[in-house]
Amino acid sequence: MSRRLVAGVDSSTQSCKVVVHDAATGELVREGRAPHPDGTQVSAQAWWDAYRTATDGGLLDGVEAVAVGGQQHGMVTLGDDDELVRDALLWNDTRSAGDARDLVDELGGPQAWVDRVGAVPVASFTVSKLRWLARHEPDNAARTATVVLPHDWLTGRILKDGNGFQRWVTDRGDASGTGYWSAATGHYDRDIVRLAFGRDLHLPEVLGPAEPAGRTADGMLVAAGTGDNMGAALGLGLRRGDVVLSLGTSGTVFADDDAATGDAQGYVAGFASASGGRLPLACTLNAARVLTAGAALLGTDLPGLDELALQAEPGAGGLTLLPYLDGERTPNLPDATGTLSGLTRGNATPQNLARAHVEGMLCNLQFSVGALQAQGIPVERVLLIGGASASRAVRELTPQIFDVPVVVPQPGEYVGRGAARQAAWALTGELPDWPRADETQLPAPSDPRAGARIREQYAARAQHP
Ligand SMILES: Nc1ncnc2c1ncn2[C@@H]1O[C@H](COP(=O)(O)OP(=O)(O)O)[C@@H](O)[C@H]1O
Ligand SMILES: O=C(CO)[C@@H](O)[C@H](O)COP(=O)(O)O
Repeated sequence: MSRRLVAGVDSSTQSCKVVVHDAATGELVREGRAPHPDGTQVSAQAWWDAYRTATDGGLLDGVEAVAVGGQQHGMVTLGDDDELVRDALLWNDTRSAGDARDLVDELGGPQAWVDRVGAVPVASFTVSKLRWLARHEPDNAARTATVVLPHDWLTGRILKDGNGFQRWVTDRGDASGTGYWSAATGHYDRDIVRLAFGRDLHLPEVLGPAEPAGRTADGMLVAAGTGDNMGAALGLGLRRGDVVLSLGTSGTVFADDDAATGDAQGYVAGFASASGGRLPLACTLNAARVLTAGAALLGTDLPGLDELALQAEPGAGGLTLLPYLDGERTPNLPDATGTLSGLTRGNATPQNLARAHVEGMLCNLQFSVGALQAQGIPVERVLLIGGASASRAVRELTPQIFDVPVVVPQPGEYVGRGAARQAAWALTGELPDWPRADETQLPAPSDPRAGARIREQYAARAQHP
């Protein structure tokens, strides 16, 4: 019997990656990729162009079902005829920070938001972007009939191309990042939409985990899709006690846990997973690109940065980088910039500067793991994924700074794999039991006390609102 093929798309901040898997075994058959434009506002059309380039040359030949995992939270505004009203504002665009603060106050404070939608909005959330649009671009706001998320738009675009589009849809996972859908009730909170935007909007229908979005004219099933972090959770097949540390454009830490978290401090968002449960998650704006910036500062490349960082002592001779290069979301410091502190004539070396970039980026995320723990999420081991998980320095320093066993799943596109697994679920009606990826456990640090010293040095200088 010939095998059945499914595809998963990771339409994330920097690129579009498409993987084709065997629906029954999960074996990777082939893959394609294409870059996305830089910037924190982007025409959604660029995601379609990248998807077409990534799938060019017959990548989807014989594929029976596809699903899209996409960067969360972005606001895609559509007019009456579904035309794009303006460029999408992405999750890492901080112009709506003041709008988020206003909305928090107007609803009655952080706890009111946790009670209504499971999370306290920051600039990243779609709800804050809605308020920004209503306040700053009234003409575009007036033209906006429908608001969808990046993965919803690409899902609809695939169906439109194949003449199978019926309606805009999303899934629980991505809907939970809007700030106007509650994982607890399973419904949109229309009063919050009206509070943010001044009137109601047409919003995508929220599908269940295995519910298809439609079929293209040539018969390819299109599944609901999800947010990229929810896709990664499905692709990794997480167990209780597993916490993912994803180092892409964003840094995220999350767990697949049924517990309904409620963090009124706003560090952990109570998102939904793609499989019907919950996905408590904390996200930083600064991760892999802190290393790129450090390499540029030192006039080297990423392997060069690793080499230098690994020549320095833990603590970088007292040098600390607060890595808020793009502002920050966790902690919520949207207007912050990076700060290098503790610089002396004695520690001013390229090696210490390189190490401070890696330590600062990781310490910032280690704080988020603490926030997950404070919500009662067990942290027995950390699974390191995302582009910067390839960094030698990251691999050596993560076990030290996080002080828990750290494993690296074999290199792969886990968001795409999770989306493909969802596509197989929609196709066959059953979530396939694909084997977990082989894992490499990273060596424990040779000096077990060094991690605590690095964390203390960082914490003494970090600013938390
Ligand atoms: N060896 C490496 N060391 C450090 N960073 C790396 C390495 N390889 C890739 N990256 C970084 O990973 C990032 C892309 O990761 P990815 O998870 O695909 O991001 P996203 O999903 O946000 O688009 C880029 O910023 C790239 O510089
Ligand atoms: O905003 C979040 C999570 O809440 C980000 O994780 C985005 O979903 C973008 O992800 P990457 O492009 O960095 O994978």
